Amino acid sequence: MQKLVINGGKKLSGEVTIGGAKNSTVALIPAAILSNTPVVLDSVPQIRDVKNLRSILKDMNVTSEMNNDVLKIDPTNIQFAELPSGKVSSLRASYYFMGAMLGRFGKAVVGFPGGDDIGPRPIDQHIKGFEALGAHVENRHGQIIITAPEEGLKGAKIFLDMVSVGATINVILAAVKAKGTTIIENAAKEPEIIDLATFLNNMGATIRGVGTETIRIEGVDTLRSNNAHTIIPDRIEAGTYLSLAAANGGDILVKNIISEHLDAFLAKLDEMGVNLEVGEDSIYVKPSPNLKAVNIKTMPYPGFATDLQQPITPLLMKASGEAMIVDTIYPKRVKHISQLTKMGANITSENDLIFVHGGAQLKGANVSADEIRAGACLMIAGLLADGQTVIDHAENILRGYDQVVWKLHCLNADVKLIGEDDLV
Ligand SMILES: CC(=O)N[C@H]1[C@@H](OP(=O)(O)OP(=O)(O)OC[C@H]2O[C@@H](n3ccc(=O)[nH]c3=O)[C@H](O)[C@@H]2O)O[C@H](CO)[C@@H](O)[C@@H]1O
Ligand SMILES: C=C(OP(=O)(O)O)C(=O)O
Repeated sequence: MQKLVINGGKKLSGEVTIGGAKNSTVALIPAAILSNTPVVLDSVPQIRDVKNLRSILKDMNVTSEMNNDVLKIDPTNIQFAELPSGKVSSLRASYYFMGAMLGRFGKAVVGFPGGDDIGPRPIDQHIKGFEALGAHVENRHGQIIITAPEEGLKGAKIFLDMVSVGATINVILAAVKAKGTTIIENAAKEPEIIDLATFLNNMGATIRGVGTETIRIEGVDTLRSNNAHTIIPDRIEAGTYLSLAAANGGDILVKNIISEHLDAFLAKLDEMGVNLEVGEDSIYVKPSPNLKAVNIKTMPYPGFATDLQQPITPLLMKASGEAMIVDTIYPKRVKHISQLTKMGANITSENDLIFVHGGAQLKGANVSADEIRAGACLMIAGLLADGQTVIDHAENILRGYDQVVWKLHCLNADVKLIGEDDLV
């Protein structure tokens, strides 16, 4: 277990640069096995999810090498391997090996994915998609065994019952080399899906309509990578630092941002009265003394991201009045509430509604980061609180926050990680 020790209450200032998007990266790494040539990814975040995915690649005889933020993946000597639970359960995105292995080998044996404990996370739509393409899917004691027919996968029309990032990506990965045309209706529109499609299209795939609710894929025989792919900036990491900056009240510049990806989030900051200067690829947060409470409802992109409802909570605690949060994607995503209460926050949850009351002065406490964004929320709260906060299970934060201790030091924060491991 890792602990993040924070001596809070300091005014922060300076610059922080956002890394590549975790949710793109964790799809791009499995997607790399579809290539017949080595793949180079640029702007790769140094996070535990990347480390774990690289370890899974190794089990398939796929080599990878990381130098700073450049990751080279060589799948030319790939061998089929079963991926039982264990490593696979260390993260959610291991489920992308289902679609990618199906595309590469016509079969996949993958344990049930792990990831954040944020309520039920079924994968029925992924399975429905694979079956529509002709695959046979069996759940044998938690191992998902997926087999394409002898003649290979065949394009099909798939209507997703709900908007799902994971199912949309998994169907793309399986369909990109299937015979004929696949149409995904009610597809998710997240920027990370566009990033993945850009990567695949540059390797010879034909994927159209990504970013709309209808995606059309014409299957191709081979994919070959010719140039490095630069991963888009992480909009959730950006939102986390913007929330910290606004709540702390210091002068902070957040660099490497695509502000359009944060439209719903920035609209809420604006409504709250946060003083922002939005530049071409950066946002400067100025002191904002009179913050107002706002209500938040999380929705699929381009709505307010569920992954930002916890990171914005400490900022809501700085506003006057009561804010209400409804997380329509993960209504049970409330692991931060009991921990914030230990720090003196006035926050409650009832019937899947979260009520945040402004005005309480936070005090340092011993808390636990039971999932990534709960951890990010507690990290911000710890930086705002008087005294020392110790966050247990900080490994959940490191799962998706690139070089977080170093970045916080750049802002002059007093933080220390106990039990550091090598993420590269
Ligand atoms: C690695 C990654 O990119 N993770 C993101 C991805 O997770 P993930 O891809 O797992 O989330 P989905 O978009 O699939 O989930 C959206 C909703 O659909 C439900 N659902 C989904 C699939 C399915 O087969 N059946 C089903 O019922 C889920 O329980 C959830 O309520 O999108 C989430 C929603 O924006 C984000 O919080 C995660 O950070
Ligand atoms: C829920 C998240 O991640 P994952 O889907 O990888 O568990 C997240 O990034 O907030």
